[in-house]
Amino acid sequence: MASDPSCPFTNPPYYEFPTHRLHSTMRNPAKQPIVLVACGSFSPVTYLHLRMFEMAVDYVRQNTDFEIVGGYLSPVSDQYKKPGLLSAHHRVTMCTLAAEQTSSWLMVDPWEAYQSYQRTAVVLDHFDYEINTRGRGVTTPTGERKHVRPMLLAGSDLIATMSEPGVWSEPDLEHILGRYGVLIVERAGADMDQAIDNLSRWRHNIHLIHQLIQNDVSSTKVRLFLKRGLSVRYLLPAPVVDYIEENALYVDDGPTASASSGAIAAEKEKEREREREAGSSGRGKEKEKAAAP
Ligand SMILES: Nc1ncnc2c1ncn2[C@@H]1O[C@H](COP(=O)(O)OP(=O)(O)OP(=O)(O)O)[C@@H](O)[C@H]1O
Ligand SMILES: NC(=O)c1ccc[n+]([C@@H]2O[C@H](COP(=O)(O)O)[C@@H](O)[C@H]2O)c1
Repeated sequence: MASDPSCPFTNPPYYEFPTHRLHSTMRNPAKQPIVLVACGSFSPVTYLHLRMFEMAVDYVRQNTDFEIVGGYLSPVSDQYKKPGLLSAHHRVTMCTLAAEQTSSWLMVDPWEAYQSYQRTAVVLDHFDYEINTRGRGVTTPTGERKHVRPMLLAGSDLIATMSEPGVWSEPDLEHILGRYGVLIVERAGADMDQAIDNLSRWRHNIHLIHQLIQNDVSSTKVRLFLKRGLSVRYLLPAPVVDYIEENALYVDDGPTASASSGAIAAEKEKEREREREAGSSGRGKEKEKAAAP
């Protein structure tokens, strides 16, 4: 892992925060600048993942005083270990093909993908740091600097897990929903109102986006199609389909599991890693003590 003493986060080796499509100047200085961050497996990325951003653009324009200055897909670490999760390298490549070749504004941040599992609260802090602390926010047409708010963009199934015991800690929910906020896209099978029932304390920071055209494409279904040798063309961007075919991906996929099981397993794995590290540094100290005169 790269270690920059001024950076409070651990960065993967050779990591650079992508800013090539991030607006540095706002169009309307009266608005509040935000950046959309979609965290997920993206195994593989589908048109629905990309549609979420476009739905958010329409929602923001019609219902809020926000101005979107950037949009990021943030694929989760391999340590998330959700069944069907292809290696970070393939997932980041597919997201990059989708973002660069089908959109004019989306970017892929490989920060969490290429390291140990990072909780979503930490991911949003990382965006806050890169854009506002290192990047010093955005400027208005009159040269004033403004702080950009990273906001989570997620489907209602992910938000529903926020009411499942043990998946999200209370301080993390306070951090994500109280400090940053979330835009929730309706997802078939996950009732939005029910999903946010237990989150009413942060209602002012929760924005619900209804799907006017129902579309329930999911990565799970795409993987299932691929495993059965069925076509997935027009469910995913063409360059992603080509990449999957060229690399014979998802021909042998494992069973499915929920988002919650992945997060809990990843946290446990990290805990074990910390214990191992603490154990070995403790043993190191004992050795040092023993070697001391
Ligand atoms: N059809 C959809 N409608 C609304 N939101 C979606 C849809 N598909 C994915 N999302 C959202 O996109 C984000 C990332 O999704 P993720 O990569 O987990 O895709 P997925 O299709 O749910 O994956 P899997 O099928 O592997 O569980 C999550 O917030 C998820 O809720
Ligand atoms: N406690 C947490 O921070 C927490 C819990 C559950 C899921 N998540 C995130 O939500 C996303 C879930 O993705 P999937 O829907 O693909 O499982 C991942 O990015 C994961 O890191 C975070």
